[in-house]
Amino acid sequence: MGVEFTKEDHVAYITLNRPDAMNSLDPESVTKLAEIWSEVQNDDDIRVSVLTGAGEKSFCTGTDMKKTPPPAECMASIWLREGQPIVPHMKMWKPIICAINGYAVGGGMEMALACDLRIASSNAKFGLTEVKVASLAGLNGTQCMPRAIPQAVAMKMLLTGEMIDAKEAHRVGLISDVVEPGELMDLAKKLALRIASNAPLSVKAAKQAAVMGLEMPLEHGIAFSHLLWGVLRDTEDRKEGFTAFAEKRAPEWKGR
Ligand SMILES: CC(C)(COP(=O)(O)OP(=O)(O)OC[C@H]1O[C@@H](n2cnc3c(N)ncnc32)[C@H](O)[C@@H]1OP(=O)(O)O)[C@@H](O)C(=O)NCCC(=O)NCCSC(=O)/C(=C/c1ccccc1)CC(=O)O
Repeated sequence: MGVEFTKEDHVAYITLNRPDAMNSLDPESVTKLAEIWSEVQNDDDIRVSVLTGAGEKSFCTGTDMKKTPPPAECMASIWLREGQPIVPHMKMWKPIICAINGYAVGGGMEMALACDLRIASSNAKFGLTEVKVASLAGLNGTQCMPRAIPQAVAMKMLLTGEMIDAKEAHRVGLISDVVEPGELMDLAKKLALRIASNAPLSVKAAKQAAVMGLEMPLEHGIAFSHLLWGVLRDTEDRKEGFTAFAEKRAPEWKGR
């Protein structure tokens, strides 16, 4: 199967599973991913996701350039009907952790950029290589890379199409952690469980405030986050969080 999906302890695990093709995205995988992200978004039992690739060589190398047929429809009709593929489906306030287990290239790099946390194995490599195949990092790469890392490094990546290794990616802040390949999923799970143990509405609000706030002047961002705090103030979970603290017990979240 092109994409595997399991869930456990409020965590969704999504694995791109075409290691022989470097987990590149063939049309079936793109469709499957869209279905999975929709399920993640609508399933209240899921609080956080881990996106990774099968094997130890590649997270994802973007579009499967051998299996993707020429478009059947012009871009305008697709765009005006449903927007871009892949990344909009990842637009949700539940956090997504990307566990980058090898190459994160082209659309694979762009999916990683659409995630909230990026962790990688020491053999990972990162690149927006689309210019090498006469295309463009048109999902989000041209916009998100310069926002994620220093502009000079982002421009070098975008214009040369060259890759950087995990050490450099860590140095420039593209990823938060680098571990040995065998330790990657343990770290992803640990982080996911840590997030899932927090109050689900608070986690979503923190992401919303941070992501939307990035596009606002500071004062507006602070006002917006204060409003979000107000939205959370009267939730059952906030009462439960304070009570559990006072009673020295673990809280039981209801997500309301
Ligand atoms: C990543 C590599 C440098 C690895 O090289 P290596 O030598 O280690 O391994 P290979 O022998 O090259 O790969 C093994 C096997 O996998 C096949 N493979 C790898 N990547 C792809 C791919 N993207 N599509 C199809 N097949 C792939 C490879 O052919 C081998 O198969 P075999 O010969 O054994 O049958 C190297 O693999 C590499 O450079 N890969 C290509 C990376 C790349 O250029 N990615 C960009 C693709 S374009 C894209 O992602 C776009 C995204 C997008 C943008 C906007 C909107 C939608 C999508 C642009 C677009 O679609 O236009």
